[in-house]
Amino acid sequence: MIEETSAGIVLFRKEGAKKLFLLLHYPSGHWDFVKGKMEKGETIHETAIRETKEETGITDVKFLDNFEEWIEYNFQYQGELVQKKVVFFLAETNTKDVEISHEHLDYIWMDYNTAMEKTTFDNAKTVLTRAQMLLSETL
Ligand SMILES: Nc1ncnc2c1ncn2[C@@H]1O[C@H](COP(=O)(O)OP(=O)(O)OP(=O)(O)OP(=O)(O)OC[C@H]2O[C@@H](n3cnc4c(N)ncnc43)[C@H](O)[C@@H]2O)[C@@H](O)[C@H]1O
Repeated sequence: MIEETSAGIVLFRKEGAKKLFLLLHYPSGHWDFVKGKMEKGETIHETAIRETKEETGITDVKFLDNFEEWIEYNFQYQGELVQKKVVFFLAETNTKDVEISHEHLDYIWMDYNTAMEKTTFDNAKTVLTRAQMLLSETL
């Protein structure tokens, strides 16, 4: 059994009165937020920032306080069970143009309701809803 931890960001940008969230199309078929595995010596924030840069080219990320959501899931990788934990932060960017890496198929900026439909997994939908609630309270 493999245990791994990833960190990612529910990344949003403002467009007029709207807030748009970034989703990536993963090669295994699902749509999810930017994230990736922790490397040795990194903090979870450092992982989230590095993965965001690597997977989207975005470097201007402003974290919001009081948002740290953990999810867990299992899957098979090369015949082994992987127990995975992922932490998501919430951050704003002013960058619209995304340069996806070879690790993803596509990206899209969507408002909350459309992103809720597009996001594949229920645990990610829960994270998105918590993000939206915090944004409604603070912005
Ligand atoms: N254990 C391992 N050891 C070494 N290399 C590895 C490895 N696992 C993957 N890799 C490789 O590492 C690279 C990716 O590295 P990273 O880019 O660093 O990793 P990641 O985004 O955290 O995850 P990844 O894309 O692997 O998988 P995900 O959890 O989204 O999706 C994985 C599975 O979980 C499912 N899943 C994803 N999100 C889920 C969720 N929220 N709930 C339930 N299931 C979910 C997906 O459908 C999919 O089947 C890829 O090249 C990959 O081939």
